[in-house]
Amino acid sequence: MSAHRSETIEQTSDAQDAPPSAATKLELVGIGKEFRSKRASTHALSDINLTISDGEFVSLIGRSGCGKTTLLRMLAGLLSPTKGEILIEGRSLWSGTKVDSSVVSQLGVVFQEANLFPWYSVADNISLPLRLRGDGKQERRERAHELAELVGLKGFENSYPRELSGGMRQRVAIARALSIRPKLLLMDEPFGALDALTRERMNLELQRIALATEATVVFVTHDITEAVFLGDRVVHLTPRPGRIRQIRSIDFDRPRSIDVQTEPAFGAIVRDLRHALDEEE
Ligand SMILES: Nc1ncnc2c1ncn2[C@@H]1O[C@H](COP(=O)(O)OP(=O)(O)OP(=O)(O)O)[C@@H](O)[C@H]1O
Repeated sequence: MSAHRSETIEQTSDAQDAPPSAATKLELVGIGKEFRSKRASTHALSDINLTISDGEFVSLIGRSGCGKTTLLRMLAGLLSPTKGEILIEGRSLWSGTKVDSSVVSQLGVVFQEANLFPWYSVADNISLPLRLRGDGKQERRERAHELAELVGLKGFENSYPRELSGGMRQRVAIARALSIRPKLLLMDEPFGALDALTRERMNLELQRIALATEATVVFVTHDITEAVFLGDRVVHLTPRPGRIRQIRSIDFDRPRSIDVQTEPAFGAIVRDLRHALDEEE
């Protein structure tokens, strides 16, 4: 396991992130978001420009309130941007406040809470998106079993959510998000509610799954170590309004073992990012 290079790109409004080397999966062009109500207006995000390549894993970090969840919700088709454009494989996700549902149906989303249906088995929870789009029973069964194996839940297909640990429930949520073979996997603090050891194991699992499926992932976290461990790049957002402050390339070989976290180069990146976040106090 070795670190070769770690490069920081300081972001200004006209110096954007590096052009992608592989096919572009996702493009955010001049994204801004304002929440307006009768009493107040919050400028949540401003001038977000980011290009993500096919198969890339991008971690989003930043202080509470810097707009991470808002950005993810816009990518997931749940919230429209006030300004700018989101392109997924060149197709515009939003036109005004109208979302292209054919693009949304190809996204996988995982939140902090697994949000499983307690009366459905693991297999039925995993294959629910397939059922909703009308896939046949046999096809759903096969895919659920294949995914249960992928996320390390082989043998638990007939269990119910109440019989699972928090980490296992999150694996079901990840498997469910992967069931449709999404073009893009969006994850908002998926391991935030787990204890430190389970979280570490889930980081390894997620890396394995992302490599196996060649998924493109946008991953929101408060945890800098997790962001650096998982990310090909770490995007640091700064608040009021949320802007990209820096984009850091993380070039440790994959698959990464937890031991990479003890390497001086890894520690140096985490420290730099922590200092940058502390400066915002
Ligand atoms: N529905 C909403 N209406 C009004 N303001 C909102 C709404 N959602 C978010 N905001 C505001 O937008 C800003 C960004 O919020 P957001 O939840 O995206 O931040 P975050 O970085 O995800 O925070 P955290 O790390 O605490 O989850 C905050 O100032 C928040 O108060």
